[in-house]
Amino acid sequence: MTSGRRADACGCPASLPYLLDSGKFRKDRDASAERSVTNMAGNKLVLEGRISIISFFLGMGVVLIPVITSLGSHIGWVFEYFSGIRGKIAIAVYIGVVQGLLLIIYKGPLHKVAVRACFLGCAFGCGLLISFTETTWTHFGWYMCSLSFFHYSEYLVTAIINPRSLSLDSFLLNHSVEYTVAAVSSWVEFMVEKLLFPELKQLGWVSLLGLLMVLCGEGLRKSAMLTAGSNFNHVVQNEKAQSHVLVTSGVYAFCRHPSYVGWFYWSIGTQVMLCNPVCLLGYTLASWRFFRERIEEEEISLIHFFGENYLDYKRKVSTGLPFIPGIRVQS
Ligand SMILES: C[S@@+](CC[C@H](N)C(=O)[O-])C[C@H]1O[C@@H](n2cnc3c(N)ncnc32)[C@H](O)[C@@H]1O
Repeated sequence: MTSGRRADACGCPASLPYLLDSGKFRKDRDASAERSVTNMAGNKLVLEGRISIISFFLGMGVVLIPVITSLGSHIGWVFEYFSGIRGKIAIAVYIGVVQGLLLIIYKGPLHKVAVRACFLGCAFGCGLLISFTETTWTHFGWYMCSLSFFHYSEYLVTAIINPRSLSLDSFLLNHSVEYTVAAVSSWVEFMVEKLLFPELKQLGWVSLLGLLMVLCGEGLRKSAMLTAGSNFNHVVQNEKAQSHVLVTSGVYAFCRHPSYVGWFYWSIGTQVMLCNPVCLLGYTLASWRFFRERIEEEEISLIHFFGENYLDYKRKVSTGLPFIPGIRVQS
């Protein structure tokens, strides 16, 4: 296990992310991490990762319900039964059945992984359905897809690159009160403004710009995780692991903190997508301040770990975030 946890990538106290992480789960995870040592070499995904994929796709299967429904109008009365309000009931029943199935198949910690992945898969599937239905909720559907995919892929990519650090917290679903408040605020703003100024929520090109920001931000963050490999950890390390090496290639050659840059633009992109002016301002200020502090704190450790090599890298490559120079070092 890696040591020296300080705070997670969102600034939670180091103890908080481990609330969900039961001792039993940690034992299973360690066993799975042992298996993954060879797995990493052979590129085989750890058990938790594989279960999460199955569960995510099972959840996403919710998209098939309306497909069957729409086929129904051509095929016959059996399928027509599922249309309208019945279609929605069918979706609810599907989710219930899948969750019940997971409860039977997986026990204990694996079930906790499966439930979360399935929930995110359902949210992604429902987001797709909303996106492709001709209503005024299209952009909210995009948002649901963005949010659920972000959280699920954080877990999956961690399972691939650094299975030793994998835990339920790798979904980043429970990392801070501030994050939850920010998410709920954006939903509330969207609903209130949709009610009061419905035309504000129909600015197609603005939402499209938001979608582009989300896609680029997500792409950059996941590229950074895949490039850094086992050197990437959701929990910022303050003690150097033996295997920890300085990464300066790939996206790290363009900026020192690509995963933070990606997350920054992803998060404000979600608010552009929802056409939420208040949250757009709030998200921009809050995440800028957060990443400024996070980067300074992280760079103190990185200088401590890699000394002159990091200072040299720092001189050549910028942080990637506007007006954030990183830790100042007196020469
Ligand atoms: C959440 S990751 C963020 C990585 C980086 N700040 C970024 O935005 O891509 C935090 C962990 O990555 C490690 N880290 C950050 N930059 C690194 C680099 N260039 N090479 C190796 N490890 C790095 C830190 O030690 C820390 O434990």
